[in-house]
Formats: sequence, C-alpha cells, structure tokens
Amino acid sequence: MSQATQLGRRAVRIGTLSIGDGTPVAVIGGDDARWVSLRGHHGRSSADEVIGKARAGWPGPLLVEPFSAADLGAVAGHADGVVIGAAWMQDFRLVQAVARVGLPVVVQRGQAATLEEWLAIADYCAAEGNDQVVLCESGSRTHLGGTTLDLALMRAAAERSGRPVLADLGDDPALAPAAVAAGADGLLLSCGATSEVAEAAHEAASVVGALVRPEAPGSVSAARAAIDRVDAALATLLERRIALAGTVQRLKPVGGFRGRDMDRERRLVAAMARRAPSLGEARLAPVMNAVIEAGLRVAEEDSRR
Ligand SMILES: C=C(O[C@@H]1C=C(C(=O)O)C=C[C@H]1O)C(=O)O
Repeated sequence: MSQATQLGRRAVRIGTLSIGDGTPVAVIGGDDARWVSLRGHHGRSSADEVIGKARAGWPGPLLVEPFSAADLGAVAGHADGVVIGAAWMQDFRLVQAVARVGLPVVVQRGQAATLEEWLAIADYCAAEGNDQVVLCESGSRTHLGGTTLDLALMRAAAERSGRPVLADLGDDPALAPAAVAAGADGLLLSCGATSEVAEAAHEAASVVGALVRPEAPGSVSAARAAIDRVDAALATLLERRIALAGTVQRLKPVGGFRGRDMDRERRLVAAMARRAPSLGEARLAPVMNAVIEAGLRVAEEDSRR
C-alpha cells in the first residue's frame, strides 16, 4: 500500500489507541488493547460482571463483544469499543443497535461472508451515524478444518473501504508477520492469548512493521517509538548479518581480518547506498566498516573457542 493511500485512510480511535493512518500496528489482546467476549456460557454470563472484571484488571483500551443487544447498556458504560463477532455479522438488528451505542465498532467478517457483504455492514454502521468502523478478517471455513485467514481479502477490504483492518490470529501468531506485511493495521488475538503469543505478535508488529509500513508520527515520543521499532528491525538484521559473515570466515581459505576483501566491501556499500540514498556511499562506508569489523571480531572470537 502506498504511503499516500495509507495516510488518506480514516483512522479510528479506541480509547487512547489510534488504529490506521500512519500509526503503528496495534496488538489487540496484547499490549495495546484488550477485549472480552460475552459469548461465553452461551450468553448467560452477566455483562456487568464480565466487563467489570476486565476493567478492574486492565486500565487501557477495552473492547467487548456482546452476546446480544441486551448487553449494550453495560458495554456503553465501561467499554471503549464494541466487537461484532463473526457469527453475528449479519444480525442486522444487533449491528444497528451496536452502531447506535456510538463507540467504535470492530466488524469481524462472517465465516462465509463475501467482501461486499462485509463492507455492507460497515456502511450499515455509517448509515446509523457511526463511521468509527474497523474491519477484522476472521477467516473462512475451509477444507483445512477450523478457519483460514484470507489476507488478500483483508487487503482488498482496506483498499476498497479506506478503513483500518485487523487480522484475527486467535492463539496462533504464525501468520502475524504475513498479516503485517499484507497491510494489517492491527492484530487481534484471542481474549485469553498467552503472553508468548502476544509477544510474538508484538515482535512481528515492530520488526516487520518497521520494514514494510511507513509511519507518520506527530510528536517526539511517537517518533521515538517509531525509531525503537526501526532499531528492533536493524538489530534483528545485524544479528543475522554477523552470523552470515561468520559463516563466510569459516568457509574462506583465509578468514578473519587477514582475509579481508576491500573490493567486496566497497561493492556492498555501493549497493546499499542505492537503497539508502540520503546517506550515500561516503556516509555509509564508515558505518558499514564498523559493522564489518564487529563481525570479524565476533568471528575471530568464535574461532578461538
Ligand atoms: C564476509 C566476508 O568477509 C569480510 C567481511 C565482509 C562483510 O562482513 O560483509 C565483507 C568482506 C570481507 O572483508 C566476505 O569475504 O564476503
């Protein structure tokens, strides 16, 4: 997605969390926001009790998936957003009632819903005067059993609607990097996701996000947070580079500082300068010299072990 397309999109605020519009990839069910579902116990759990408990344990942005319109009073009082669950997507009366609460709405795609049907629900909310809509791809039933996420559909929904999109990963973070690369503005984890799952989603949001999506921070703290994500990606790549350079030292007839190949170093700096034109070869050369020498030192230390 081009930066212009992304910045032209309608960001949605859920409590203190902003989704879309040049903001970092949010992890909902992780560090950025939490959600609870009132579908447990077939809707027999008390909305006030479940939401009250969630609120007591989490001061940040909180979303609630209602079981029915009867829950919306409790939701309105304590939540920052409402999730229309995939199984409820075409319950038009519920959708209408949810939109009228006035909180931001996350619309999960029904398991068999087409793009048109999904986008129509967002328009339905807008027709009720609530344009704060986020679309969440929650997967289709397929021959694989369970549900299979359709990241192309998620991307098409973002492009067609201009609305922020989420990928519903449940308890499996394996597709988190792919979802971020496909343009997800946020990752939705299951309500009870473990801290390991949340950490893996957060890592993908930071590292892959830094590589593939432009951000438009508007404050010093937001710009510093964006720099921290770029540094996370840089550190990941540096660690990988050190390992690969070490492999070359072991395989070359003469490795380490004695086998240094300045011609190869000049060529790689020139190639990098094409991707880093603001630095250019002259400024990049000392940076890469430091990186290469650090790698050679690590390789020499390793060879002595
Ligand atoms: C890895 C090599 O050994 C040295 C380290 C380099 C690097 O870290 O990129 C490049 C050239 C050599 O001076 C190599 O010869 O390719």
